[in-house]
Amino acid sequence: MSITFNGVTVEAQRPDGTTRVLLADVTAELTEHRIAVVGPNGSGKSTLLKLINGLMTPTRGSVLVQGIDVASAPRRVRRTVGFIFTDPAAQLVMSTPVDDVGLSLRRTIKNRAERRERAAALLAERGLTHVLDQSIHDLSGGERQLVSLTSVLAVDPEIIVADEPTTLLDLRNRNLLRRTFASLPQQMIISTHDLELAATCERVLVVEDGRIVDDGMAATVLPRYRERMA
Ligand SMILES: Nc1ncnc2c1ncn2[C@@H]1O[C@H](COP(=O)(O)OP(=O)(O)OP(=O)(O)O)[C@@H](O)[C@H]1O
Repeated sequence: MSITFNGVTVEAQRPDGTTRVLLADVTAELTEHRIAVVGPNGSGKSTLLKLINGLMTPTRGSVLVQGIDVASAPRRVRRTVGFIFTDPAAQLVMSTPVDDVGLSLRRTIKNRAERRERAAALLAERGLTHVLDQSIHDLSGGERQLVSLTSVLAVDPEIIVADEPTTLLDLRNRNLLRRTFASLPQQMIISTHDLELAATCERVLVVEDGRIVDDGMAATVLPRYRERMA
């Protein structure tokens, strides 16, 4: 598994025509199984993550996923990289869990009944049998995030990018999601303010003002980050 940032700069135009730098010349090779990205609000964490599956593109430099330039093959990369948003409502498009997971399976299973059966089995693996046909709106935040994860996993991604996935969850659901993430075989890049989640990762990147200002093992970087933010 490898994600490479080669001198990546992302700029955005302000309404007054001036340029704002969201990421400045970021170079990094991400090969670890679990990588957390931490940093203050507005530091550039989401921007960094969105570059990995082409939701944003670099103004300069390049991002490679398994050696493939995201800008030149965005559809292929999106099949490799699953993206989990902070608010699952942003990605749940169908009205029930079984239909939402079924939608993800549409490419691989053409038969409707078979698709439903497979979607139900995947939801059961996540302990969601009791909500198969419940309205998405009536699910708890934790259940919604797990349905969202099930839909992403249904297309069998090699890498999962999660943008503050536990921010909206209570402590019990945070713990549940942490345990679920820990059990997944995919490489994961997780931006988070949840330092307990960051502590479960092998490597932590600290982003500030669009730059990586610290990078290393969680046990080394997180105490320094807590001090920085104090
Ligand atoms: N498309 C855009 N155009 C202009 N500015 C943007 C755009 N996207 C993000 N920004 C700005 O870039 C900065 C970095 O945003 P980003 O979402 O990457 O931060 P973040 O570290 O994820 O923050 P948070 O922890 O609050 O989610 C923010 O100030 C944001 O307002």
